[in-house]
Amino acid sequence: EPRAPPEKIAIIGAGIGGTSAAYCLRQKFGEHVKIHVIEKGEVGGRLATLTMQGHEYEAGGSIIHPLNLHMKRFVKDLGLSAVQSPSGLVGVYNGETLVYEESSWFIINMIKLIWHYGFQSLRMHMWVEDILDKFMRIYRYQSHDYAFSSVEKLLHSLGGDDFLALFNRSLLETLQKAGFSEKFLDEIITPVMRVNYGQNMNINGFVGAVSMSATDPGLWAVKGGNKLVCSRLLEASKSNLISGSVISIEEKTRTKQTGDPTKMYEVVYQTRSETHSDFYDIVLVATPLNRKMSNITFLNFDPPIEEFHQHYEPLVTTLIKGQLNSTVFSSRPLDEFDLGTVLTTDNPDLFINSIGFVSSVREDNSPQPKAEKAHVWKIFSARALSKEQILKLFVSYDYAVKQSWFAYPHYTPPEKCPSIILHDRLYYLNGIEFAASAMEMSAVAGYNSALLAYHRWNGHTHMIDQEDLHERLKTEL
Ligand SMILES: Cc1cc2nc3c(=O)[nH]c(=O)nc-3n(C[C@H](O)[C@H](O)[C@H](O)COP(=O)(O)OP(=O)(O)OC[C@H]3O[C@@H](n4cnc5c(N)ncnc54)[C@H](O)[C@@H]3O)c2cc1C
Ligand SMILES: CC(C)=CCC/C(C)=C/CC/C(C)=C/CSC[C@H](N)C(=O)O
Repeated sequence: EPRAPPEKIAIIGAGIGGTSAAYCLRQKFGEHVKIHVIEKGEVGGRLATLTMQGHEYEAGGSIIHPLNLHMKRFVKDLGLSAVQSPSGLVGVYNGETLVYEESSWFIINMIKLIWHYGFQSLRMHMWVEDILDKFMRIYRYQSHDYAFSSVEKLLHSLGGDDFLALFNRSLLETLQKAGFSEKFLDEIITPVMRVNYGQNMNINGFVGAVSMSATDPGLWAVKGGNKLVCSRLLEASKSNLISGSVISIEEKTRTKQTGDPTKMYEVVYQTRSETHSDFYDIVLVATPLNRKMSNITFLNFDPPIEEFHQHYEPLVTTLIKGQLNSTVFSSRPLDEFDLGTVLTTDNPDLFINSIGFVSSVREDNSPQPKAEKAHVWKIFSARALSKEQILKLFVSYDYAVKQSWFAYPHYTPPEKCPSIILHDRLYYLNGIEFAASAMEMSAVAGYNSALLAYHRWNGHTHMIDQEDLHERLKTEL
């Protein structure tokens, strides 16, 4: 006799992780289960826009890799469309001068790269491609409904011990061992880690490779804003969105209509004026668990559920409409400055991680910025910029808006990813961010937790933590 589906499931957090889990849970458990998604802020979470003069710009998760297949499928299935992300010329500034500058001519670029760094750029590309190829095995596993009970087991199934080694060592150690030069690491790799993760080469090698893949061609975004994926997933999963902040979760025994005593989770949440509670068969926590970001207390669990103290990096996104003071970066005349993005090296005197020209969420790949004109620029910095700092970067500016984040984990390998199974039917998605934080990673985690919850509910142990899936699925269509 197949087990009856659960009556009610709660998902805490309506970011891409929580909403993709809702979508998958609906597909697996069918139409009768009630799915409540409890969100304390806006649907989308770290996928959010800032508005300037009536135009919206991505302020959080912005770019999507062409091989991020969950995001790609969501856009297709949910009736959304994609726009190409701006791909302007990139320069690297070390606090004194531009140590590297891209050219708009492919062949000149190649010659420049080889001149400065030999064939390291090509080797780096091959290294990232190999990791990405293995990462893509997850789509095959998930399309066959396989699930993993820990992030380490998931990584191991993708790339074996090599992937775990990558996750447990710093990017610096991995790339030094592979023979990359200090100059290449300082001038090319570190600036990419700074723009993407606000950190240096001490992050783990896996997130380093994910970050490098964000320099591939063909990056895209969702027309109208990436957060639309989350609201559409919620609609498509027929979930009930509750605006409230969850404060505690406790397991209690309840008597269901059948008369049977059943263990359920009581989820207590606060709306603007009141405290509510409701009982659920299964709970998925789809937000980083720490006091600053979610502040959820697990009451009376025996043994107690571990406290998560992992630190997330503070980061500020500032959008400025103005005329860039290109002389900060280059002595060339204003009308000859044609960079669309300036990355920075790891110099403590620099007050920005990066500055890049951006288009609104409705525009497709806008033309190259012209230094003598006002454009919208996005700046990432560890702290909010002062007026003096803004005036150093811009000849003049009309508007400035900002958003502060606890953006991504502070990566300190070797580290242990938080558990996915916190308790019998209580799951945690965001541990995957300690391998790498990106929209697609949260979508992978959302699917994995939903499949795990489904198989554990039904006792399908043969669908969990299977070894050698890559070999075994080779013969499956
Ligand atoms: C500035 C920035 C730039 C980025 N750029 C990219 C990029 O270009 N490409 C990319 O792939 N990724 C990027 N990322 C990373 C990506 O945005 C995240 O990895 C992803 O959005 C995380 O999704 P999530 O659903 O796991 O978490 P979140 O989006 O954080 O969702 C968690 C949700 O839970 C809610 N919540 C928290 N506590 C509670 C509570 N107690 N009760 C109820 N609700 C609660 C929060 O309000 C939030 O909405 C970027 C992130 C930032 C900050
Ligand atoms: C998960 C895999 C395999 C690939 C994802 C690659 C990707 C798109 C990573 C993005 C990483 C990230 C956190 C970027 C933040 S900054 C993005 C951008 N430079 C901006 O200006 O907003």
